[in-house]
Amino acid sequence: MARVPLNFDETKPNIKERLKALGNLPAFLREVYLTSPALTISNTILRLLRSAIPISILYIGKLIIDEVLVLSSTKSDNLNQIYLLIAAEFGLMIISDLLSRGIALTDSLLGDLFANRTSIKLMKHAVSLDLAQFENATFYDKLERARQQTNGRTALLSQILAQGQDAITMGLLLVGLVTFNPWLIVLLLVSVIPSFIGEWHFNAKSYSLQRGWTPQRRELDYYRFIGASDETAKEVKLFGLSDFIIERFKSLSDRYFKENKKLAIERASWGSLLVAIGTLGYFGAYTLIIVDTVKGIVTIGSLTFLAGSFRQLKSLLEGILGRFTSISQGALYLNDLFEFYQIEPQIVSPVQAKPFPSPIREGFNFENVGFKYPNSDKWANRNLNFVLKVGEKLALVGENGSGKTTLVKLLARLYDPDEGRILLDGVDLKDYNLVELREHIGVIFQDFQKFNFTAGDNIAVGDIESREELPELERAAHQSLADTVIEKLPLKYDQPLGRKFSKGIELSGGEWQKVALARAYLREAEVLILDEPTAALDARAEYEVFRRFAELTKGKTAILISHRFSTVRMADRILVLDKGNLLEIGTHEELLEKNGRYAELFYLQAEGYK
Ligand SMILES: Nc1ncnc2c1ncn2[C@@H]1O[C@H](COP(=O)(O)OP(=O)(O)OP(=O)(O)O)[C@@H](O)[C@H]1O
Repeated sequence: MARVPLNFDETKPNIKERLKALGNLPAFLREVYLTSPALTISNTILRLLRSAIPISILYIGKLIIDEVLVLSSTKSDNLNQIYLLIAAEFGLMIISDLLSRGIALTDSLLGDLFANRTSIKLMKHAVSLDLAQFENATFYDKLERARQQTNGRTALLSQILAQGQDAITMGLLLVGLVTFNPWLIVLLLVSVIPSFIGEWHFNAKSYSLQRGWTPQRRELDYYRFIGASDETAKEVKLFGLSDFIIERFKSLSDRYFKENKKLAIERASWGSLLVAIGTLGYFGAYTLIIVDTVKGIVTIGSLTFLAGSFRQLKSLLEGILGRFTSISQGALYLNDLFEFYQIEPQIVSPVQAKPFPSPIREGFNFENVGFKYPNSDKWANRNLNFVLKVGEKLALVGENGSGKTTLVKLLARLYDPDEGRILLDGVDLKDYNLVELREHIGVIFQDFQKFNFTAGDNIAVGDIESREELPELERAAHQSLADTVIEKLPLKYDQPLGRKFSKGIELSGGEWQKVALARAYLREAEVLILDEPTAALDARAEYEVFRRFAELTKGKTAILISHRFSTVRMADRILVLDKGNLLEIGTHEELLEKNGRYAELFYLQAEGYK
C-alpha cells in the first residue's frame, strides 16, 4: 500500500503536512473497496440517491406553500394539486428514511469487515518481521498506533462517504440559493468559516497530544494489565505490589487527564466565541431573505425554501468542514498504519534461495560468529568457532547470560550474526530458503508459550499441519511423557489449557514442559534444539525424558542447553560458553581431564548432591 512520505516532526504536523497526509485516502479507499466491492458500491449508490432528498423535500414544501397562497387568494376549493404534493412529500420522507437505514447498515457491515481485514493484515505483517524489531520500544509504539487504526478507521470510512454525499446535497442546495440571491453565499461562509478554523486548530493539537502520549498510554495499559491479571496476581498479592502499581497508574493517568482537560477547556471556550460569530452571519442571511420577501422580490413559498435551504446549507457546510478536519486527522493516523506496513523484515530468504539440504550431510560450521542484540553494546556471542557434526548431540553449558540461548537463536536464523557466518553443509545459512530452514529445525525455548488452546492444539503448534492427526499427536505426547499428563485431563486432547477461558485447566510447570516438549517430537525436524527442557521436571521425569531423547534423536543433530550436569554428560560433546565466548569444547571425559571450567562446575554440582 502506498504511503505519502512525511519528513517532519510527526507529533506537530503543520497545515501543509496535514493536507499532504490526505494523499493517504485513495490507498485507504482502495483497501475499503477490496474489503467488499459489493458493499462499497451499494453504499455509494444509496448515498447518491440520499443526497438529492433534502432539496426535493424543500422544493415541494415551497410548492405547497405557494399553492396554498394561490388557493386562499382565489378562494378555490380544488385541492387535488395540494394532495398530490403532500403525497409526494410523504413518499420522499419514507424513501429518505429507508435510504438512511440502508446507508447505516452498509456502513456498519463494511466497517466491521474492514476492521477484521486490517487486523488480519496487521497480524500477518507483524509475524513476518524480525525478532530484533520486536525488541525496540519505538517499534511497539508504531505497532500500538497501527493497532488502534483497525477499529478507529471505521469511523473515517463513514466520514469520507458522508462527505461525498453531503457535498452533492450542498451543491444542489447552493444552485437554488444562488438563483435567488448570490449574497447569501457570502453570509453562508461568514457563518461557518470561524468555527471551522477553530476545529482545525484544536484537532491538530489533539492529534499531537495523542501521538506524543503513545509510550505513556502503553505504559498505562501495562499497569492495567499487571494490576489485574491472572499471570501476575500471585506475585502482586504476595509482594503486596497492588498499591505500588496503582500509584504509578494513578500518577501517570492524572497527568494525561490534566493535559486532556486543558485542551478540552480551551477548545470549548474558543468554540463558543467562534460559533457566536457564525450565528451572526446566519441571522444576517435570514434578515436579507425576509426583507426580499417583504419587498415582494420573492414569494412566501420561496422564503421558506430559502430559509430552509440556508439552514440546511449551514449545517451541511459545518458538517463538511468539521468532518474535513477529522478526515485530515484520520489521514494522519493512517500514516501510522501505513508506516507499520512499511517496516520490512531484514531476515528474509534470498531471491534465489537454496533448498534445505535434506538429509544434512556434514553439519554446521560456526566461523568466527559474533552477535550483539540491537539495543545493546555488549557482544552476546563472539569469536565462536566450532563444528556441529551431523547426528551429533551437543550440550551447551555456561553461566546465566553466557550466550547459550543466543547461539541457538542464531542457528534458527531468528537473528543473523553481526560478524562471521554459520555454514550448513558448506553453505551460509543466509543462502537457504528461510521457511524450509525453520521447518527443519525444531526448537523448544525455555520460555516456551503456554497457549490457552486445547492440549492437542498445544502439541500441534509444533507442526500445525498435523493438527487433525490424532495418532501423530499421541505419538509425540508419548515420546515426551505428555501422555501421562493428558490422560488425567477430563477432556483429554480436547481439554482447553490455561485459565483465560472457561473450562480451561492449568497445568504445573513440569506438566507444561512435557506438553511443550511434544511439539519438538511432533515436528520431524532434522535438527532438534532443547533449551533447558527439563528445568521444571522432577528427577524421575528428567531421567526418563533423556533416556527417550537419546533414542528418539538417533541420527538427528541435537543441541541441548541445561544447567544439570547429569543431563549434559549424556551429550556427545559439550561446549562451554563464557561471556559469549567459547571457553572449552570436548566430550565429558575430555573436559574432566582438562580440569578447566567444566570440571570445576561439574564437581561443584556433584558436591551439592553428596
Ligand atoms: N533480547 C535481548 N536484548 C538485549 N540483550 C539480550 C537479549 N536477550 C539476551 N540478551 C543478553 O545477551 C546475553 C546472553 O543471553 P542468553 O539468553 O543467550 O544467555 P543464556 O546463556 O542463555 O542465559 P541463561 O542461562 O540465563 O538462560 C545476556 O547478557 C543477556 O542479557
